[in-house]
Amino acid sequence: MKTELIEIKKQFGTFQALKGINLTIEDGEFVAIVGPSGCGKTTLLRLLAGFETPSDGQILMQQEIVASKTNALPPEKRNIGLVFQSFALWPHMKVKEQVMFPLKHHRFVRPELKKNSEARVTEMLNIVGLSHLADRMPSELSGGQKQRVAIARALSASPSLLLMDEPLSSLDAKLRVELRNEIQLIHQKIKTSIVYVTHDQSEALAMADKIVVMKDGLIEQIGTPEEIYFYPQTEFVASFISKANLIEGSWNGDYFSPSTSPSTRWYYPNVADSFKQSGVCPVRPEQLQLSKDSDGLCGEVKNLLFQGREVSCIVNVNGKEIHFITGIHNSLKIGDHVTLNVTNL
Ligand SMILES: Nc1ncnc2c1ncn2[C@@H]1O[C@H](COP(=O)(O)OP(=O)(O)OP(=O)(O)O)[C@@H](O)[C@H]1O
Repeated sequence: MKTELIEIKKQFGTFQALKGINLTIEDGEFVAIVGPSGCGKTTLLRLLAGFETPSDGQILMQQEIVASKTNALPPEKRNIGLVFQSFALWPHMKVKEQVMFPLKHHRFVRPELKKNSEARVTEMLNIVGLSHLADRMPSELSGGQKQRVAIARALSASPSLLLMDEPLSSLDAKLRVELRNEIQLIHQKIKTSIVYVTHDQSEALAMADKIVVMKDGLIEQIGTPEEIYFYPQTEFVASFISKANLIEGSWNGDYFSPSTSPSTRWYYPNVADSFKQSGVCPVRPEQLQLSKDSDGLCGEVKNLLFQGREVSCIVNVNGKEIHFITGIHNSLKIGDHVTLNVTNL
């Protein structure tokens, strides 16, 4: 189902949580919404679900207006599935009953799904790998298993749009990666449109077809994971998504010279105009390399964080912290004086 948000605004008293959001979620698309705490991600999801009414603007689903400031369809009249951070399973229902519930009670269930509801429950439990736990109660499940049930339940009635709000954030790191893969596989199989809110940029980069970066109630940038990562349009996106170092200096065409080392010239093509205008180069930690040249960013190693395959280093360059990644074979020590340059781009 195609969903469109047109100039959506949301006011809570005097506070404007959303300031004019324009976004299209194409049929079958996986859209991740990322941004710092309080930027309006959950509010946007709640508007899509029908738990909130916009103060202005329109939401269209299949070209029909489902929400405007004067009228909004309630959640049960929208063909959507929901998965939240907390598992929100009904404590008195077995796993298979949780997954059956939408098939019995949702108004959009296709007749063939309703007719073969037992088979549909089995299919969904298979997809999330829980067939062997169909008769368990929620209290007898681990966190990861509960969230799988919540996903199976949200998808059993085959909604046209699945809304997920930080669905993996209460799970440990290993389970998060495991379920992330599963959600991707389910999406490939089922092809429902998904809007997925997350704090975790790596989750968004790994899973989404399209990433929406929000800040202060507005969209900063919309793009594919590659576009957002390699071609950030603003300083905010560069530092939020790829933890880029925002190095000050001057541009000459596609060449950049850091202000702490004007004789250095880095070839840095395809950077957004906004960086050229503000005299900033967004350099990601993995683009910087230790260099034997006298030119470059010169500074003192302040901290070293061993991360298994690599070491994450912080260098003080003229009072500013610069982050870079180096191999574990580089026997750097805190206090070493180093020179850094941008590597091949
Ligand atoms: N019902 C409400 N009444 C008043 N203010 C609200 C209400 N709901 C949200 N807000 C405010 O709107 C802003 C956006 O909130 P929202 O929950 O959408 O942010 P978020 O990006 O999802 O944040 P987080 O990542 O911390 O969950 C916040 O400043 C929040 O305090």
